[in-house]
Amino acid sequence: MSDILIVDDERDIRELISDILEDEGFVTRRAGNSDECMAAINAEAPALLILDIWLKDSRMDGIDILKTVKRDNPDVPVVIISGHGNIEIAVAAIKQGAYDFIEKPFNIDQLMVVIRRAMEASRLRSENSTLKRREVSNAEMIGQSAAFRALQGQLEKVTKSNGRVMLSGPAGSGKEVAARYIHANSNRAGAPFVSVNCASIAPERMEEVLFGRETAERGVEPGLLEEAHGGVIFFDEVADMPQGTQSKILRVLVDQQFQRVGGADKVRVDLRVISSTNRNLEHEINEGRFRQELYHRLNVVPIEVPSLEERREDIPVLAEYFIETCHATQGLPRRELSDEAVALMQTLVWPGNVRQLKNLIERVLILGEGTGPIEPRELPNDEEKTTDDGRVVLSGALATLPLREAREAFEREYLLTQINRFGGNISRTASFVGMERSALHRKLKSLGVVTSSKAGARVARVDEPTD
Ligand SMILES: Nc1ncnc2c1ncn2[C@@H]1O[C@H](COP(=O)(O)OP(=O)(O)OP(=O)(O)O)[C@@H](O)[C@H]1O
Repeated sequence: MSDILIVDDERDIRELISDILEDEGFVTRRAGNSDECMAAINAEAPALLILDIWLKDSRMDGIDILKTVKRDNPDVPVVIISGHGNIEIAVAAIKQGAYDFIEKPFNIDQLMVVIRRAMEASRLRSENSTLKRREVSNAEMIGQSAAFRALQGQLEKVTKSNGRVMLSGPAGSGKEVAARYIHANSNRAGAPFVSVNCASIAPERMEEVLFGRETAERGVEPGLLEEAHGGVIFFDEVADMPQGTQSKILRVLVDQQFQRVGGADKVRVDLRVISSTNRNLEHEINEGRFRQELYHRLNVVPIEVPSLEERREDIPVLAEYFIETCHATQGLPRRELSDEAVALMQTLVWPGNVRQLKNLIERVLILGEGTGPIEPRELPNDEEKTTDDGRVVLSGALATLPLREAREAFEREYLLTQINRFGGNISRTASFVGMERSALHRKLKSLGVVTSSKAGARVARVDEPTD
């Protein structure tokens, strides 16, 4: 497994990427639809998968393929190609374990940077995989912000009861961690915690997986409900449970018993049920996709898990915690965080929440520069500059300056960009930025911005102080 599989329904793009990569010395394979892609992976897992999210004339789209790959070949890194500005796709892809994504249209340099990193991470990952296998999901829940403490308070209240809990919150915010925390602090702590990812189990296999089966050849094969006996069953992404299974689970909750697929006997289990969702279940009910009765049964105690942006204060402690765990489980360097790096992380947008922060720290430690403190240049400060509601995100450099200096630094960069955008034409720049020409000149002078001719074009630059 040393080649790169490129999956795109547009032949030109497939060939372009493949040509670039082959020029760089990589071996590639190509697939134009999901069937070709799955056949190629089943023949031999590639070292890296480059996957277009929209695949015409395919039975599975990119996200479905990603889920399957992450289930069956979790060590294969997947780089997603998405349409321009599609933040939802990025969220879904990160959530499903994609290594990174590139937006169309992309340039060769961007593509190569992402691919080199992914290949390097993949190599280190497989070297570390023996160590990683020993990593157990734990119930350690880190944080100290007010939002976090409020969550912890709510979780504490339900630990000693048997009440069904519904954890809602965005992808990667820590719903499973919260469920494990409840379990670890409850009187079922010694019994199993069984997690069912309702989104990644194929609908046609869901019942067998949950209820088990009985066949003449193989006898009784218990399902996850039986495995969780005495402990907790955690329905992760419960909104993705197929409708047929929803009805059967409802029956189990009402009757407290079920039958294995192909079996005649009734099986009784003692379970606490915790569920999670990142979708609005009431909306799913109104759309006819989720059964109301099941919702009422599962949603006895609703608890909301805040997004990472609602608890930005926790970013430093979480980042430090992930540095520690990466060190302990993978032997990665135990680096400190510079104040500027912390400030930058606190200003970034985190659509993938704590999971995204964890992945970022891991990536920085794998690819990082030496053993000194982590600096802002190692962090993705060019990505995601605006939030969903259109607010502009500050760069770390600005966030660490006093207001006066930050304003000057901003004005200088802003005006430089505008002047160069208008080919050095001050009148057009002035009219765009909404200033008088003479006022703009004065402003530029005070900021030390000068314009000059370079290779026949007018460009703006910051004048070097001459002292
Ligand atoms: N408070 C926390 N302290 C430490 N680690 C955390 C915390 N919250 C989340 N994590 C880590 O972030 C990652 C994502 O968390 P988790 O799987 O619990 O999120 P989730 O909300 O269940 O995500 P999804 O909706 O995608 O299933 C995990 O690796 C988890 O260990």
